Amino acid sequence: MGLLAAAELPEWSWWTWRAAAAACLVVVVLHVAARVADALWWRPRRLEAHFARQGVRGPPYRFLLGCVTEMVALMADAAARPMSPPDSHDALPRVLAFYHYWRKIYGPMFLIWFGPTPRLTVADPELVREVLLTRADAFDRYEAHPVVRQLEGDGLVSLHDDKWALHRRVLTPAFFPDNLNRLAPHVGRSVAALAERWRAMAAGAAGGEVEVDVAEWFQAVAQEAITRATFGRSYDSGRAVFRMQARLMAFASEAFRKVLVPGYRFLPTKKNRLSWSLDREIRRGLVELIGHRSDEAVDEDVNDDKGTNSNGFRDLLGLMINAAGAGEKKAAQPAIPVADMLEECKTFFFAGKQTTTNLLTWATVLLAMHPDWQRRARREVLAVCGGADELPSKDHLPKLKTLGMILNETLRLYPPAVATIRRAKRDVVLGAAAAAAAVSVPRDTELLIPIMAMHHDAALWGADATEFDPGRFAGGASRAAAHPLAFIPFGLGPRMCIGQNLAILEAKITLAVLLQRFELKRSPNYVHAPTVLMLLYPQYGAPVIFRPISSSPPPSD
Ligand code: HEM
Repeated sequence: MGLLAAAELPEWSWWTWRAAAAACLVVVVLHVAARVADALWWRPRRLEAHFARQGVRGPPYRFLLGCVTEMVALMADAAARPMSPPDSHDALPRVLAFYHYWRKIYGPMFLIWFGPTPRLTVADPELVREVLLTRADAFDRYEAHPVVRQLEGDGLVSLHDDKWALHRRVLTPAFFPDNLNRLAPHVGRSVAALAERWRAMAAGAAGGEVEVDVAEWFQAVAQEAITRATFGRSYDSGRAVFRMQARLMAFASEAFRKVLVPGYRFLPTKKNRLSWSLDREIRRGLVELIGHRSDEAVDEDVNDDKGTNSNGFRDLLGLMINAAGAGEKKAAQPAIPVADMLEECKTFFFAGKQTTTNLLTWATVLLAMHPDWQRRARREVLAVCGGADELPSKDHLPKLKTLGMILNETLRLYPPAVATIRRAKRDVVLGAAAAAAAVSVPRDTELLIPIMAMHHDAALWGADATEFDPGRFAGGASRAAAHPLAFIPFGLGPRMCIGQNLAILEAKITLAVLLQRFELKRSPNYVHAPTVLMLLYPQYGAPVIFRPISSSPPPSD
């Protein structure tokens, strides 16, 4: 039968073959064009209609660009305007300008378009609980842009599934409070050294006080702490590597500003070539360091199988090196390959340094803006830790309640991470428990959780939501607002910040050391202008005046 059919086939001329091939090509081209048109036009329109039927609307989708043009314009316009009034803490309209603007038109849950990708805003704490905590398995962390990944590293922040679970399990012991407490004396000494430099600068200056840009100077404090947390007793070699990493990050954040120039990061510009060579140096340095540590672990048994140093401190690198495949000893293939350890070091450097620097910066600026709270905090520090001759210790930290409240209020009004994003791995119905408010979210929709908007929401925090009042945290963070999850500066659920205990330890010690030694004053050069570039920054820096307390008695109430 098959042979007969073949014999009966007509003999095609060259022209017939050509016509058939052209027809096939046309079909393929039409198919691809239909797919592209569907992805760039029909699918967005279908999704718009899907959400509109559920009462969720938003700015209209525009071909290819979505609403990126309007968003960029709203953000640029906000960044060009001063705060009004100048010292107001009502920073949301400036920082998340597009969210503030569209929320007024469409309500707290609306749909925006990042190109053809739909992004739904979710700011209701009950729905946020579902996305980040109770149904976290249905959502994935969002894939950051490659330029951002270059900054963040391909570590814990961006890992998924089993690999993420392994890394999280291995690294978590480094952040147990008893382990972090071992860092307290190092942090205290590094801030005291900084304070000594400022005191010397003030002594040589007219008026006996000094103005410093704390946004710049605090980087050194945060870098020191994360270097110790990562490398432990290999601190000196680690410090050299992280210094190069700091330079690399300065170049990478410049590239981040040019993120809209496609392929910019591949161009062999002078700075890009320097970045590539720094990157190679960093990798070489880290590989060498890991090699030394692995050899030591085998030869001298200085680390036990829990990654503990001989001095009792569990550093991140030691934990990764010692995470030999399930229960095996040192010579076994490590469960975390060297290439992945390198990425983790990069991730921790970024996540641990910038976020904490921002917290320290905003807390110091707020203390300078609110002398009444500064005096209360100083009284507490002097009573608990003693004067400038004493360094605050781990035992003092839980007793610094007022300082804890001030840090919470800082994280509420100026959260370093202003938002987080998730992507639905499958079709999900959110809010099913309250059927009237349920929203069906199709697979691949991104969800934007505007942390800062939740923190500034008058419905959750009361009419004084944009006032600085640390007293609202007197009964604890979960009782400060109308909903226990209204305050989420470190996120929520399984992907909650692993480094939050370290950040709070650093912040409490740093502020305690400074309050023991200085009166903090608002500088006439400070322009209050919070803005976002990945994290929340003071747009024009954060100059603060430090007046040594011994040169004039501490201001009385
Ligand atoms: C004030 C300081 C900090 C703030 C406000 C902050 C904020 C956050 C937030 C909001 C998340 C969750 C993101 C999400 O769910 O999408 C997060 C995750 C993370 N943070 Fe922090 N962070 C701070 C300090 C630190 C420090 C000091 C470290 C490291 C030592 C660190 C390392 C990380 C890592 C590795 C993750 C990813 C965790 C995972 O996905 O398993 N952070 N942080």
